[in-house]
Amino acid sequence: MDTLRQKMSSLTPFAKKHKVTIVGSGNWGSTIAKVVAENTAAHPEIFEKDVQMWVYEEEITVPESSQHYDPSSDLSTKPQKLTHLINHFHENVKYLPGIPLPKNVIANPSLTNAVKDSTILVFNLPHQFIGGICKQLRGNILPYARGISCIKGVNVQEDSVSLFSEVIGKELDIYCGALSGANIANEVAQEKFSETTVAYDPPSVDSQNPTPATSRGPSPASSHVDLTQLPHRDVSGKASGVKLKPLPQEYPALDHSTFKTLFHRTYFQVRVVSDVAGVSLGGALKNIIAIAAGFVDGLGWGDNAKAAIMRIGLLEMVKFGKQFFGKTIQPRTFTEESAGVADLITTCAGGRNHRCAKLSVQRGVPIEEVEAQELNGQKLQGTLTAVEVNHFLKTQGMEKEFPLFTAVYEILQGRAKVQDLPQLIEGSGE
Ligand SMILES: NC(=O)C1=CN([C@@H]2O[C@H](COP(=O)(O)OP(=O)(O)OC[C@H]3O[C@@H](n4cnc5c(N)ncnc54)[C@H](O)[C@@H]3O)[C@@H](O)[C@H]2O)C=CC1
Ligand SMILES: O=C(CO)COP(=O)(O)O
Repeated sequence: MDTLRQKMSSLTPFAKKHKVTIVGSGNWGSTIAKVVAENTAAHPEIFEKDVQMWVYEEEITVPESSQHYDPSSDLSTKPQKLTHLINHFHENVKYLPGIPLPKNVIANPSLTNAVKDSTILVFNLPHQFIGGICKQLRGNILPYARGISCIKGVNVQEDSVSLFSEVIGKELDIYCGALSGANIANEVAQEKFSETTVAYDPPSVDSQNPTPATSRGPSPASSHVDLTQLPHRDVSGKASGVKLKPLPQEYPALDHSTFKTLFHRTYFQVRVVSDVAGVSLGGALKNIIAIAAGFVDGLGWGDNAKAAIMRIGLLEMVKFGKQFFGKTIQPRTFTEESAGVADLITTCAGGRNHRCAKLSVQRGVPIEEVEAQELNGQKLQGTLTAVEVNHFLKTQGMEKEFPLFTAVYEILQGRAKVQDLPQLIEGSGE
C-alpha cells in the first residue's frame, strides 16, 4: 500500500512536501542533519530540499587545527556565532569538525523559527535538555507534525520511568517514534558503512485510508481520517490518551516507507520496526554498560572481562525492558536489531562513554573531569543515565536485581572501587 502511494505520488505530485527540522546540532545532531539533507535533496517528490537545523547558539573561535582557520580573517581571529560559521563554511567546526555539510542544511539559532511549518521534527540533543526544549516548542509546531527521537536516555521522574519519545509525544501532543543504532557519529559522518533502527508505530491514522492522490480534493482542511486516540504509556505504565491530529491529504503519508526514505543511505542502512520502547531502551541503557566496559579496560583487564561486562549488561537491559515496559517491548529487538546488541558492542569499543571511563581509571580522576577535558562541549549520557536509573530502581526497591547498573552507579559516586566490580556483580547474569 505504502509503495503504491509513493509510486502514485511520483505520477501525481502532492500539493505539499514535508519540511524537516533537526532539533539539535551536536556531534550526532549534525551527522543526522547531513544524512537527512542528502535524502531530502534526492527525493523532491516527498520532501522540501532545505533542512532546518536548530543550533544552541554559542560564540566560538575557529580552532587553528581547522582547515578553515585563516589568521588574516576576522572569522578566525574573533569569536563568531556558531550558526554563522556553520552557514558560511557548511561545516559544524565545533561539534563535527572536518565533515562538509550539504548546503541545504540551514543552521538556525531560533527554535520556534526552525520548526515553523515543519511536518517532521527530528529530536537529536543530549537528553538533559529535552524538557526545556519541549516547553519552548509547545504551541509553536504544526499540530499534525510527527517526531523522531534520536536521543539516548530515559526520563526518570520521581518513581517513574518513560521514554523520550513518550515525553516529546505527551508534551507536544504529537506522535513520536525513535531512531537508534550502532552509530558512532564520526564514522557515520565519514560515510563508513553502518546500520540503524527506526521505530515508528503510530495508530493507523497516517497510513490508513490512503485516498489516491488523483482523487484528492485541494482543501487544506481535508485529512486522511478523523481524529484518533493515540494510546500512550504514561510514566506509570498506564495508558494515557494523546489526540493525534491527522496529516492533511496534501502531504505524502508519514509511514515506514517515508521514514526509511528520509534516513536510509547506502552507507547508513535503515531497518524500520515498530518496537519504539525496545529501540529507545537499547540506546539508553547500553551507555551505563559502556562505562563499566571502560572501567575494566582502564584497569587493563583484557577482552574476557569486557565480554563478561557486555553479556551481563545485555541481560540487565532486557530484564529492565521486560520489567518496566513489558507490554510494549519485544525482547528480540535487543538481540536482532542494530539498536540492541550491535550498539552495545560499538559503544563499548569506540564510544565516548567507554573512552572517558577508561581514561578516568587510567588518570585516577573523576569521569566528569575527563569529559570536560576531552569532549570539547560534547556530553556523556551514560553518567547521568546511571544516576537516573539508580534513582528509579531505588524507588522500586530493585537495586539488587540489577547489580551491574548498581555497581556502575556506586563507582561513579565514589562509594565502590572499579577493582570491586567482580564482587559487586558476582552471581549475576545466571
Ligand atoms: N555522538 C554520537 O556518536 C551519538 C550520539 N547519540 C545520542 O544523540 C544525542 C545527541 O548527542 P550529540 O549530538 O552527540 O550531542 P553532543 O554530545 O555533541 O552535545 C552537545 C550538544 O548539546 C548542545 N547544548 C549545550 N548546552 C545546551 C543547552 N543548554 N540546551 C540545549 N542544547 C545544549 C550543544 O550546542 C551541542 O549541540 C544524545 O542522546 C546521544 O546519546 C546517538 C548516537 C551516536
Ligand atoms: O550511541 C553511540 C553509538 O551508537 C555513541 O555512544 P557514546 O555517546 O558513548 O559516544
